[in-house]
Amino acid sequence: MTQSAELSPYHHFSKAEWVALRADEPMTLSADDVLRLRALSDPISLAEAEQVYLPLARLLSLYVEAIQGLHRVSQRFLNIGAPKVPFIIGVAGSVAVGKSTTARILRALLQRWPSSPKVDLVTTDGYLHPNATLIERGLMRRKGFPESFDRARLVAFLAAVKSGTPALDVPIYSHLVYDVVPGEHLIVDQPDILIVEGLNILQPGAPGKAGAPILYASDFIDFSIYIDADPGDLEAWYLERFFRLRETAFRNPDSFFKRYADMSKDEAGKFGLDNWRSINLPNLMDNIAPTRTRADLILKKGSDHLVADVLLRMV
Ligand SMILES: Nc1ncnc2c1ncn2[C@@H]1O[C@H](COP(=O)(O)OP(=O)(O)O)[C@@H](O)[C@H]1O
Ligand SMILES: CC(C)(COP(=O)(O)O)[C@@H](O)C(=O)NCCC(=O)O
Repeated sequence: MTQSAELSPYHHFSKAEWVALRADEPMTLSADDVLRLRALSDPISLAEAEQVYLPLARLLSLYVEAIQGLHRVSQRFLNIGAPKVPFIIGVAGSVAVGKSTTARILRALLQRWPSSPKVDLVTTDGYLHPNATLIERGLMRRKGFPESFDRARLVAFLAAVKSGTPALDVPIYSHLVYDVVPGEHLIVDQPDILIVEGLNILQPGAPGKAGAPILYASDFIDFSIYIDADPGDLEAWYLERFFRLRETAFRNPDSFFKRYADMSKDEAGKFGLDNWRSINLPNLMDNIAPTRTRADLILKKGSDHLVADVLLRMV
């Protein structure tokens, strides 16, 4: 374990040092579970899940215990019985970095703790403005940028979960139709743990009316994870996934990207690269990467998609 740089709040762990921190955290996933949970084009294996996510699950169990202890102490001090306060974990990072795999693997591991906690998972893409609004505001080529989300609604949801509100509706986004699905939602009902995954969760909320405070989604997050990778690797992973989707999801007649399945590979590839370079890369550089140092934990991936370094915030 080394201090990563002078004055850095992070401790740096090599992969080998991080793996050793698993201690006696049991492996409750099988190779089949990992295959089922991983996202398209993510080559995560059972060994990687064990090496990276078991030490993380152990760390999280200690955090959950400590935070619950803190709530008990506050309740005793105030002499009140308050509703159950969920522990919220945030997973941030670029498009195509593998946030969804991390979130799903973590969810499966935490659900299998001996206390069988109720673990819900929400992706922030449901809080994108619908395409009709994005078109009206000239934002269709800014999907994923801060202004493309209804940030006030996302923060209001997190505040409501934290205050123990039952049966909250969460909007759903479909990658297939490339839009929020009208009338469909997921219900989040007082989970013990909530995992929130999205590229925007460490960004500030939208400024409200003049003089109103700007709320951060991260104000409601107990532990945040930023998945990091070099932009060159991310471009390669995005394109690799784009070509896989061209062979699969884009062939669906309902796919927003169906036109890419109908063109030649070279022609479609030009559009894929343009989507990366004119939307997702500028968003990464301007709005996502600058939030990395707000995370409690940074998982840095190498070009083989495997986590090579771990940085844990100590202060
Ligand atoms: N056009 C698409 N059609 C179908 N699925 C998609 C499309 N784009 C992304 N996905 C899937 O959506 C999920 C989220 O992708 P993304 O936002 O890039 O985050 P990440 O790669 O970090 O999980 C992934 O499982 C990805 O495979
Ligand atoms: C839906 C997304 C903005 C990701 O949002 P998130 O789930 O991280 O909140 C992204 O996957 C996306 O569709 N970006 C638009 C550019 C593109 O088509 O690649």
